[in-house]
Amino acid sequence: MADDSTTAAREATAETRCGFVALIGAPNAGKSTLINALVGTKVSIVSRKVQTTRALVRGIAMEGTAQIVFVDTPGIFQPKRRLDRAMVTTAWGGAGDADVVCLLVDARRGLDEESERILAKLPELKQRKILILNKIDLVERSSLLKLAADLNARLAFDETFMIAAANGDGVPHLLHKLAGFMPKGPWLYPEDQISDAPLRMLAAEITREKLFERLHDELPYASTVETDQWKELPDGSVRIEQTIFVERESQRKIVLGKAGQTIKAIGSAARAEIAEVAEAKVHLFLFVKVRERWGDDPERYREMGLEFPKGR
Ligand SMILES: Nc1nc2c(ncn2[C@@H]2O[C@H](COP(=O)(O)OP(=O)(O)OP(=O)(O)O)[C@@H](O)[C@H]2O)c(=O)[nH]1
Repeated sequence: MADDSTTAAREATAETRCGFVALIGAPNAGKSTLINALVGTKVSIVSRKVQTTRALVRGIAMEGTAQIVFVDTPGIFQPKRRLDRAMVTTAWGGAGDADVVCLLVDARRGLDEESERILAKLPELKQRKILILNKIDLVERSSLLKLAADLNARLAFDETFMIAAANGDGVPHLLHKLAGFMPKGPWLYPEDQISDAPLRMLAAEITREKLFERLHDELPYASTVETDQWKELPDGSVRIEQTIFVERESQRKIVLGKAGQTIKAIGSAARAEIAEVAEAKVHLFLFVKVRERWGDDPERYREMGLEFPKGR
């Protein structure tokens, strides 16, 4: 049996793998449940906000020497504004950049409209494509096999998995196979930061949501929030610093409000919700900064991991 030191030595010499998995599926297919099952505890709470979140990383799983980063592909909504267009470009771009693309289908629902739309687009992507039939606890084996055959007739998937994300059936096998598909390379996230990365993004998104709930008529859509600091304190609470970026001084005044009342209200609403998802007491510090016309600055999009929508 290996003792700790030989285990550590083996890990240090073992080749690490790291890659991205784009998980695509109609609403309610079970993406959140699956990410929960694959990733485990803390990171998975990100999934609760899936409909509003713009954070692209949904969870990070570790399996052996592999780090698997699950990226979100936001719904293919009709994009009007530049930031929305960037999101959609990035949604498919994100899938395009991923090492593996997984289509998750609710086995009981079968092929619904949303899955149809996704299926029609999938051939454009060059990567390994995996079909995951979920909720197999709800269907007869015969109809499951028929669905798998029908879908594979529409598109030749590289692999088909049948799972029940809710009870974990088939999930370890899926995780193991996904790990094997990851390219060799260093981990993108240090192991001790894994749980924070999506939370930081989620916390920023929550504050952004509160900002727009209050000021949607007065603020340009391009205003953003970034989490600058996420620090767990010895008493178990978390100190979070965020910056709200607006484009003009006049907007900064609106966000602050009279005697700072607006920002205070936004902060307390955001703090309550962040505390809920972080499952910890939260100290939230908000700053408002003017960053002129950042909405048209390609560099900002890159920093957010978004693609600048050219010429549209
Ligand atoms: N019976 C059964 N139910 C499941 C399974 N996986 C997920 N569900 C349920 O399906 C519903 C939708 O699951 P979610 O994980 O929220 O689906 P989602 O795809 O993330 O949905 P959005 O967040 O809307 O995109 C929930 O009520 C889950 O409990 C499964 O394996 N079996």
